[in-house]
Amino acid sequence: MANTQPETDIPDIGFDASKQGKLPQRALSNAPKNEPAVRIGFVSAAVGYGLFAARDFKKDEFIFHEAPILSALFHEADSENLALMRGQLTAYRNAVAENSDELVTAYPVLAASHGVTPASFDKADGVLRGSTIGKFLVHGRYAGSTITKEEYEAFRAKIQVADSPSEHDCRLASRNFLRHYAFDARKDSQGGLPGKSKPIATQPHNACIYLLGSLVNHCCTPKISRRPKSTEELQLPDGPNCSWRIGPQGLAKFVLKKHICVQARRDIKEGEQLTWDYGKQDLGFVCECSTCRPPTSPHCKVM
Ligand SMILES: C[S@@+](CC[C@H](N)C(=O)[O-])C[C@H]1O[C@@H](n2cnc3c(N)ncnc32)[C@H](O)[C@@H]1O
Repeated sequence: MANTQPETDIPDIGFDASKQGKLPQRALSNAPKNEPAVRIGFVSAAVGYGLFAARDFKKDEFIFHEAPILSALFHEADSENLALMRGQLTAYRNAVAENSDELVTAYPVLAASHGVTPASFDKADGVLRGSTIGKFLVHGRYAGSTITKEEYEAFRAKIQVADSPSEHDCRLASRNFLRHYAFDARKDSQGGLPGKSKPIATQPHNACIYLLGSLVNHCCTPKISRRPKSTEELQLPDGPNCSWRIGPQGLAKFVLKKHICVQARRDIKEGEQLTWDYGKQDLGFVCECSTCRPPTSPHCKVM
């Protein structure tokens, strides 16, 4: 990747995450238990996949800790920087070369924009129920998928596969993917907490994609009026149930650099969808989160 900063501090694509977890014993002293943590499920044809709790979590409990599957330089405001876009496409292609089944199955819309037809249900189901989707987890185990054949086929039927996309189309697709799925891996990067959205980047920064972490959907933080005008305003919806941070800043000493650590903001029940607040006013999609439903909800930030 000619245009990216030296990446000596992140794992090579295809590295063995289980070996990354072999930290000095003292560093692991506060690590979460290596128990089932998440499942992939289907939310709706509009929202796509989501990540769901595979067991109950207590408020503040660590849910999972995952290494990035790819990292590339990204700049929100610089949408036509050819060098950046080439690096982003190279990073994506490198990740696909090592993790094709997992990436194509977890991100079929992205694969389709690169001209790859989504897998049949049988193939996708084998990947989604297997353990390799969880191969970048350092703590917390992947516990399989709840996606049914009907859900998958309905989703797959809506996906438009690009017909012989040009290099330019592929670069745009990779940039778009980073824009909507990547996390800013700068120092002190964190999100999903009210009032803790990311500062605007003035320079390109490392954007990381996580095989599972990037599947977490957005939920708006309910707006709290100082003086509730109605009883409806007093009955706030639950809002996002998770927060994330990129290591090694904050949270815990065992979180490695550029690894994402996900924590429960409140008690979470098994089967509940994991969500956080993307922290953007302009989400780039019509929000279907539980805070925004019904559509006339006074709590929705994008109304
Ligand atoms: C980080 S991805 C989350 C995983 C995604 N659902 C998938 O299947 O690939 C972000 C994308 O998911 C969808 N999404 C996430 N939260 C949503 C929400 N609250 N309402 C509607 N769509 C949402 C949007 O298409 C968004 O661009």
